[in-house]
Amino acid sequence: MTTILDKILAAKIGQIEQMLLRPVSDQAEIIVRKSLFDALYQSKTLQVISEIKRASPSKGLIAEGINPAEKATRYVDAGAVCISVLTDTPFFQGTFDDLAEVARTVDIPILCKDFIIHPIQIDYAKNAGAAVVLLIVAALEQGMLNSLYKYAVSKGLEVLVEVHDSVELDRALQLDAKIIGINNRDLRTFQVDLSRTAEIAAIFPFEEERVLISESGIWDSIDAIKVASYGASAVLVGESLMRSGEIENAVRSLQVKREVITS
Ligand SMILES: O=C(O)c1ccccc1NCC(=O)[C@H](O)[C@H](O)COP(=O)(O)O
Repeated sequence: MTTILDKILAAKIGQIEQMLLRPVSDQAEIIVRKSLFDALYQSKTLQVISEIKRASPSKGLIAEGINPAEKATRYVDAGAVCISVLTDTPFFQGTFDDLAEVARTVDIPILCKDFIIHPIQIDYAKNAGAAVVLLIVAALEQGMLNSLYKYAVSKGLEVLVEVHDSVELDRALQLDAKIIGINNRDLRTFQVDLSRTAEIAAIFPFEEERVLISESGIWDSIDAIKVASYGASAVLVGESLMRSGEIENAVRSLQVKREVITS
């Protein structure tokens, strides 16, 4: 069965061919931003990574005609630790221009949330101002995952490595990934279940210097308290914040207390 992830990845091939025709400079001006890992490690509060998400394959159009810079400013005012920007156009209506606009406007780390399968995408992310890139374990075989991880680190970027089950967690740990995201959404079926975070947290090596982020399907403080109790240092939140009329309150309601888990 062809899944949505297969379709997104297939579409990337054409986009990458276009990117390779227009390589970007490595000399982009870099704004020094706080490390995402440092901001999360042993944080006593559940931190919020707020996403700019115009549309998605599971929900269609989420927010029409938004101004990414204005949204990002409101996220920062509410205390977001990082802004995630979806840069995929065909399925999410995002762009690298969205990312660049956000990066010019705020000085917290920006995560390029895309489906990265080639180093040129990392070059584009960095050139647009990203400080963090996403690598999805389910989208990459181990050799490519490893080489993209090393490439991103060599460019001075942090990497959020996304997993969905224990086998993928194992693969992320083989890279020695420090920032590991558990996607509560099954990218093959769209089903969202916060118990994904509970299951993987139960085998997560908290005693090592690593942080766990719970991604997708976070709507309110009840969800936040739940994943904080599993050991998450942060939540990555898209749709619920994009639909909220009260962004500042919505972000703040997720910044719940957490116990620092060390073993
Ligand atoms: O959101 C989707 O429908 C989706 C489908 C297939 C692949 C990825 C998808 N989303 C990307 C994300 O990981 C989310 O935007 C992010 O975790 C925030 O999720 P949410 O808070 O549920 O909007």
